[in-house]
Amino acid sequence: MDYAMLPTRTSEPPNAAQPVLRLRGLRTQFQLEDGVVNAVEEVDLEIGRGETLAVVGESGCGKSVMARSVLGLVDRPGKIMAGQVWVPAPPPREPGERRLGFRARREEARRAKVLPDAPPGMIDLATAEPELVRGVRGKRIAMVFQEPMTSLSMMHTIGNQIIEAITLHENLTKDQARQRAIDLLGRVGIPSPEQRIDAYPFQLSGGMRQRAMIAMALSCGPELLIADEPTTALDVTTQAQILELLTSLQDEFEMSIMLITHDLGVAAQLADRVAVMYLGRVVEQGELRRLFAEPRHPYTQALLRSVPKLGRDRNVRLAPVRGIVPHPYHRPSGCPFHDRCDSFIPGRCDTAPPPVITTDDGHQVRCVLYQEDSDDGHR
Ligand SMILES: Nc1ncnc2c1ncn2[C@@H]1O[C@H](COP(=O)(O)OP(=O)(O)OP(=O)(O)O)[C@@H](O)[C@H]1O
Repeated sequence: MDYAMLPTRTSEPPNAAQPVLRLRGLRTQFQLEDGVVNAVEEVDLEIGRGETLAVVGESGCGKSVMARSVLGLVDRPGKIMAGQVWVPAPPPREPGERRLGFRARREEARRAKVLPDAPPGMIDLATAEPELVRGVRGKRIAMVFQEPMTSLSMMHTIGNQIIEAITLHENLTKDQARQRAIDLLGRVGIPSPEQRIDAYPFQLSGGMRQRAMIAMALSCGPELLIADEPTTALDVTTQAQILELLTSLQDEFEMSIMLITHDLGVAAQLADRVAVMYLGRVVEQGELRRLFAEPRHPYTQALLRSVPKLGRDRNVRLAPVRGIVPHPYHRPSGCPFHDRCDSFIPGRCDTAPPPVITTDDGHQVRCVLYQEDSDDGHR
């Protein structure tokens, strides 16, 4: 295998401590005929270099819309209404690399100089020119989905699709791109990649298609891989293989991962940190072990009670989270979880949104139960 052919970062990170993604106050809405769906509300998140952040929560809590908002891929009529999506500014272009248009360059320069609240060396994708966003999407931040056919076309061989992804962002000849595609397919565990490169997606099993999609996502050596329920559609054995693959590729490519999952077991296997979402908001986030050992938000506690634990007495019944996620048009006032919460305080939890309480170790929880413990609650 020719290692020189594999994707490499185009630049050293300007600052190793700089996150690969920082969301601030992100709000994404769907304005529909019958009402407004606040799919993502005031989300603050950060992913460090090489870190895996799992975003968990029940169906409809806004995980996918949040992830898609990062890359400007929200389905219409969804729209980012507020907030910033900070990513490291692209490195200076290399000779021969596809150039940005005049408007995008002007915009880049304007942002680099003018935005007073911009973290140093970062740009806001939420307001960047579409051309700049396209330059980041696929190359620096890549996304894989639950259903590979979301990204793979039935009409083209997997090889041609990976080659196109490579040549869109990098100045390689078709032969070089093909060689890289073969290397990548081998890396993700596809046997006989020299032959399989010419297969159409429908000629591959579900697990192999998922591997091919991961190969395509890795084709330009992204800094951040967003994986939206990447194993949900797969059988348990293939699921385990894909998770193992993601872990080994993360080490090899030194990339960060945002893993969207409703499966706390999957989060436990892969994540360094976990963010728990409920009705569009992050209600708790912190380091994996801490969050699993000492969940603070009543929603996190309820989620964890609903999953089996190794060694737990077989006679102990698992308790599903009480009630159901409310209809998006009928969001409860105050804390959106109050009508399902065992610790509900009438007159308090149903009046104002709870503040974010941050502890010394950076653990955050949005719940009034912890308000007295801390003087540094905000919002
Ligand atoms: N295209 C759309 N049009 C209207 N509403 C949408 C659209 N896509 C998502 N939503 C709404 O946005 C909210 C968040 O959905 P989202 O798909 O992000 O949830 P999720 O946590 O990822 O759940 P799942 O795992 O089921 O995808 C939901 O209320 C959903 O109905």
